[in-house]
Amino acid sequence: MTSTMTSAAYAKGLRKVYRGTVAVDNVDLDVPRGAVLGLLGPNGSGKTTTIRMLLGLVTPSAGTVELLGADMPSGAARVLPRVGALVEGPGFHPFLSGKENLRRVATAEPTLSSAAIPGAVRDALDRVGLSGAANRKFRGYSLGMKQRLGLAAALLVERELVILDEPTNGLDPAGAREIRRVIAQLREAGSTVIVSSHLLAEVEATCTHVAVLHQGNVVAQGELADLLEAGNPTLLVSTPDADRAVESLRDNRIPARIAPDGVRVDLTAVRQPDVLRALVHAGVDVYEARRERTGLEELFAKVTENELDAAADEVPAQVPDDWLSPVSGSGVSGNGVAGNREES
Ligand SMILES: Nc1ncnc2c1ncn2[C@@H]1O[C@H](COP(=O)(O)OP(=O)(O)OP(=O)(O)O)[C@@H](O)[C@H]1O
Repeated sequence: MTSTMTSAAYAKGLRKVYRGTVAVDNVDLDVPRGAVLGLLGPNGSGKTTTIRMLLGLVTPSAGTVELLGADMPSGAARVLPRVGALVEGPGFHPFLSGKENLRRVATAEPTLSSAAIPGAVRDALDRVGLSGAANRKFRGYSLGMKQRLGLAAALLVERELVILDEPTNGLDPAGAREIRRVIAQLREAGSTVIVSSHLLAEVEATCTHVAVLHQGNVVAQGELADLLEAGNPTLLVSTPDADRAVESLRDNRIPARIAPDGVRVDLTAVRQPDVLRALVHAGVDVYEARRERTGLEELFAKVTENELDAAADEVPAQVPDDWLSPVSGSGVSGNGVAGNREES
């Protein structure tokens, strides 16, 4: 894999080791311009670390990153004004309102004139549904509102690339829908989006491409549609009359075969309702019909099950005290990248 002019983000052999813990290992990513890439993985799989390395907030132990064609981190000053990002721990001031916080971020945007700031702040708050709470202190915001404000900071000016780390964390279903809507708008406007999530359904609903992370490694990557359709979609029909079911389906030119747990029907060329209609029409009793998992669902279920086993032995993680505290200068930088730089 080599970087091309059509890549918005490109990483090769990315690795990060924190005091002996390998957080990310040998990650290759190639995000085409205009794509919405879902970085999918369970907690601790390395999504945040990967995103921080892409943005130059964390120095890789090995590997290279290019963002919008520029080497990172050396090209950061040049390229980051064109990149909006929401990463964990936005450095907002707790005693300032949402609007005042955004104004502070906006003054550091190199492409925003001071005359344009009030309008940009208003639009960004409106876009994330925070206009009603614009004058309330950040300290009193719910987690979801804090997330929205971070997103607003990323959207203060038009961005070629927007990188969002678990943007729906802490949001209710309506809030999550709003975020999906914002992502769809960004895509329509021609931006490239990288969004991390631990939920397959969320990635399915928003993304054109997906990279699945598991224990710091990319275990699958490609266009979402291809990965979802890897392996034939099948329907498992539970019936006491398997022989007659197969016979009647074949009479309707629907490929089916007897399996130990029922009748397995190939859905490649036929719709599920047509299968059920054929069976009912033939007088076959159907107790249950279940669509079997596609390639990506199967893979992600395995990855998630492993992680759940591992999590059972884990001590809950500590949230550092300075997570949401004011950061003068370093927290919200003048490039739409909200987050604290950290080192191992
Ligand atoms: N600053 C750090 N110091 C030490 N270990 C870290 C640090 N940051 C991350 N790790 C470890 O690296 C691994 C990957 O973490 P990372 O936060 O990148 O995963 P994630 O997929 O974003 O998970 P989550 O959804 O829980 O944030 C984890 O084992 C984590 O404990």
